[in-house]
Amino acid sequence: MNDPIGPVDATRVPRYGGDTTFARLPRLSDVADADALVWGVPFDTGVSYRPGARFGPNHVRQSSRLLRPYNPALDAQPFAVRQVADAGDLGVNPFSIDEAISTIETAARDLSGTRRTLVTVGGDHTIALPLLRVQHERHGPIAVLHFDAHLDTWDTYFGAPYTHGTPFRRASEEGLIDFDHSMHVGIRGPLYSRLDLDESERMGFAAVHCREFVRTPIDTIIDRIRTRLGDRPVYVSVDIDVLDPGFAPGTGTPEAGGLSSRELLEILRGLDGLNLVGADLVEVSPAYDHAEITGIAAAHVAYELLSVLPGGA
Ligand SMILES: N=C(N)NCCCC(=O)O
Ligand SMILES: [Zn+2]
Ligand SMILES: [Zn+2]
Repeated sequence: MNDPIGPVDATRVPRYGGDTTFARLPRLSDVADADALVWGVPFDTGVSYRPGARFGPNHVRQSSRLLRPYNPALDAQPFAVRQVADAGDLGVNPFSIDEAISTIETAARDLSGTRRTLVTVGGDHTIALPLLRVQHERHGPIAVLHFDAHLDTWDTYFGAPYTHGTPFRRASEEGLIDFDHSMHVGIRGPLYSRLDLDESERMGFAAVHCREFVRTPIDTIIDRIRTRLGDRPVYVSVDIDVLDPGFAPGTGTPEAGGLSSRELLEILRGLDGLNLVGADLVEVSPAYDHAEITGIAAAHVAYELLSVLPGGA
C-alpha cells in the first residue's frame, strides 16, 4: 500500500470548514483501501430513557476537528502507521430493531472484509450485539472490555429482548463472550436487584466498579484489566456514560459519580500492546450536550482507541 493519506493539514486549511469526516480523515471512497475504519451507525430505537443517540456519529465527527496527528502520550501516529478512513453512516431502519440488528451485522461483515478493523460510532448500545456476532465469526468467543455505568446484561424491557440494556446478555447466551477474559469497567449507580451483579458475573464479566477508582491507583486498575484480557482477541465497547455526567452530559441514561475523561483516556492508553480486534463507542446523544463537551470526549476516546490498535509503531 502507498503511504497512508492522513487528515487535512490544519496549518494550511482551517479546521472549522470543509468536509466533516472523523478527524478530517479521507472518506473510504477516496482511498485505495483502509486498515481501520471509523463508521457511523445512527440508530437509537433501543433506548430506555432519553433518545437522540442516532445523531451521535455526526456529532462526534464535528467534535473531532481539533484532533492532531501525533499522540505524545503513546509516541504514536495513528493515522501514519495505517490507513484510517471514514466509512460514513450505515442506513438502518429506525422502526424495526430486529431488521436494524441484521442490517448492522451484514454491513459490519462486509465492511470489515478480511482485514479491516472497525471502530463503530453509535448509536445506542443495542448495536454491540451484531458487531460482536461478526467478531465471533472471526475469532471465536471474544474477550469483551466493556466501559459503562451500566451492566447491559439485563433480560428484557417491556418484553423486548433486543435493547440498549440487554446486548451483553444476548451475546452471552449466543456464546459470543469469552467467559474467562471479559470485564466491565466503570459500573455504578442503582440496580434493579442485587442479583443483577451475580447474573452479569455468571455471563462472563468480571468488573471494576467505579467506586474502586476512589482508592485504587490507576496503574493497579490497568494491571487488573490487562491480566484479565491476557493475549486474547479483545473487543472494546465504550458507552460514553461511563464518564461522569460532568464530562459527558450528552447521553441518554446518565449516572452520577463516573470516571473523568482523564481516567478513561489513560486506561485506553494502558491497552497498548494488547490484541484489539475492534471497538465501538456508543450512547452520545447531542441534544443533551453543551459546547461539544461529550462530543470532544468521545472524539478523544476514538483517537486513543485508534492509537492502540495493533500494527502501529
Ligand atoms: N446502555 C445504556 N446506556 N443504558 C442502559 C440502561 C438501561 C435502563 O434503563 O435500566
Ligand atoms: Zn450505559
Ligand atoms: Zn451501555
